[in-house]
Amino acid sequence: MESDYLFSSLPIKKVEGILPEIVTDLAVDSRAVNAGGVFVCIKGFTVDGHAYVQKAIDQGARVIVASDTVNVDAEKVAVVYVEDTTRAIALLAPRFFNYPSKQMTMIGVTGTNGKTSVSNMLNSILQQAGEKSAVTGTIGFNLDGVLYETENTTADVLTTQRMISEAVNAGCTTMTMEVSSHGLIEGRLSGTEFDIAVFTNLSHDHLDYHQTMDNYGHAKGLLFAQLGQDLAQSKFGIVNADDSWGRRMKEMTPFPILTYGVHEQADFKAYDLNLTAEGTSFQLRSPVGEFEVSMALIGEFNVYNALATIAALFAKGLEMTEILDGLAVIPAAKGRMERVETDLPLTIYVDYAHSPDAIEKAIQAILPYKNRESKLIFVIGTGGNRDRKKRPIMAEKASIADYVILTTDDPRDEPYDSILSELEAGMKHDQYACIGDREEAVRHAVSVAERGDIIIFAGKGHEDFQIVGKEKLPHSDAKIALDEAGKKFGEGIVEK
Ligand SMILES: CC(=O)N[C@H]1[C@@H](OP(=O)(O)OP(=O)(O)OC[C@H]2O[C@@H](n3ccc(=O)[nH]c3=O)[C@H](O)[C@@H]2O)O[C@H](CO)[C@@H](O)[C@@H]1O[C@H](C)C(=O)N[C@@H](C)C(=O)N[C@H](CCC(=O)O)C(=O)O
Repeated sequence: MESDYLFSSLPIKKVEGILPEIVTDLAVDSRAVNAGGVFVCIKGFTVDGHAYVQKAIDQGARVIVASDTVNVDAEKVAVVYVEDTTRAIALLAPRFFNYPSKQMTMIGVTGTNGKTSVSNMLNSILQQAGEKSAVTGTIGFNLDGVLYETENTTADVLTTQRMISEAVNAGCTTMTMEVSSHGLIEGRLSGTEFDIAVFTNLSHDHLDYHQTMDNYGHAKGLLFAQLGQDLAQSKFGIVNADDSWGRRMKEMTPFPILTYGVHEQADFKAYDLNLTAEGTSFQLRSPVGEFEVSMALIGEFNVYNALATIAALFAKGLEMTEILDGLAVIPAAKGRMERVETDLPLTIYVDYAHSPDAIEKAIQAILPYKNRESKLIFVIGTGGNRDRKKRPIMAEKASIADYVILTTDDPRDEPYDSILSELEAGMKHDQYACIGDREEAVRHAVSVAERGDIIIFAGKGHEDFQIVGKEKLPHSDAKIALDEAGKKFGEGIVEK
């Protein structure tokens, strides 16, 4: 790209050295710099990108964008000084990729729970309806059936723009993105123009970062409200009318809104819910008539996810028959109340629930199918060095289960004891064990299970790793559980 055009998007303080006519690439990580590229020094939470300028130059950087003084050979490398490099990358990235979000229908999904499920439902139905579409979020970036790993639910602004651009180049006409409150606050969605914004719900999570629920709710609201020039701006809002923050979003939003719900008055309202272990059906009242909806997904929370999906696709212009036919054949999203298929005499689910509300919903979804003789065993883990206030509330919600195992998900640098004692404070009965090591905790869950019992492993969902200290170690709840159960029940395991 011509550097004059690229840098004209920036409020520049001064330029040292001579800018090349063309720049080949843009990077915020010195390790990802390509020859002839631009390296933008970001002051992060843990390190300052200005410390990596020499590394970036060694990798071939031709231009450095900095806010602090950097010493370079002005003959070879130009430095563009700006006040704020985080704002600079937010302006440069969409321009470098030619504002790709304008070239597709963009759907953003935010809320504490349901983001991944709704995003994947949207993508799956769009594809069923013959549309080329991509999705990105906690599970990764899914383009053309290939899943690329991503570090965050909502990636940094540069990665986000690169993904959208790749989707455009691959011929996608719609892209769905999971939008986290961190992503909104940190400007990772800068330059992304949404056509449809979906809000699922708000409950206690991430308060280490946002401090108060009010801040957290307002962060989510950034997807909905036109609060600033470079914030994501959506043209059609979909909100959960049964959630008090959903109703507030509606008030804050200058865009047309469609509501959905089960209890409150809503444009898309589900009634006569029939929740079984095999699937779910309900009656739907919509702006275009009454419909019968059935799907293989279980639990009331999936009724809400389905309603959000139906409303968003209706807003996009799909026919109701296309939407409902697509919904009928959707499998559970990876790691979201995903039943681990085996021939063992146990029912095992893995779920990503790591907030009090999600834990309650996961348990409530299963309770109706548990017979009186069997136990519900629930394994909950919480991350180290993260929101500590939610820990006792998570354990309190988990206490609905007959037997609870308190453990860690990603302990990071925090000692097991400190995590476990804060969880333990919320337990409402004494049928529980505290086991910091997650593999041991998973094995213990199986060891106390008897034929017919149900075990839910919460906290890791689809993830196949654990962050212990600074290391990312391989870990799979499902694999460990099947291994232990195979030994215990001595039967052949069929992992389908
Ligand atoms: C607190 C937070 O949001 N941190 C995010 C932030 O990291 P950071 O500011 O610490 O970055 P840093 O490591 O200090 O690096 C600063 C700069 O130096 C550069 N660098 C660094 C090393 C090097 O060798 N060379 C180099 O150039 C880095 O590329 C970066 O540009 O920027 C990084 C890059 O975008 C993110 O990956 C990182 O998310 C961390 C991993 C994280 O855990 N974030 C969580 C809190 C988060 O964002 N979660 C949400 C919510 C999920 C949900 O809803 O459940 C999410 O969207 O995932």
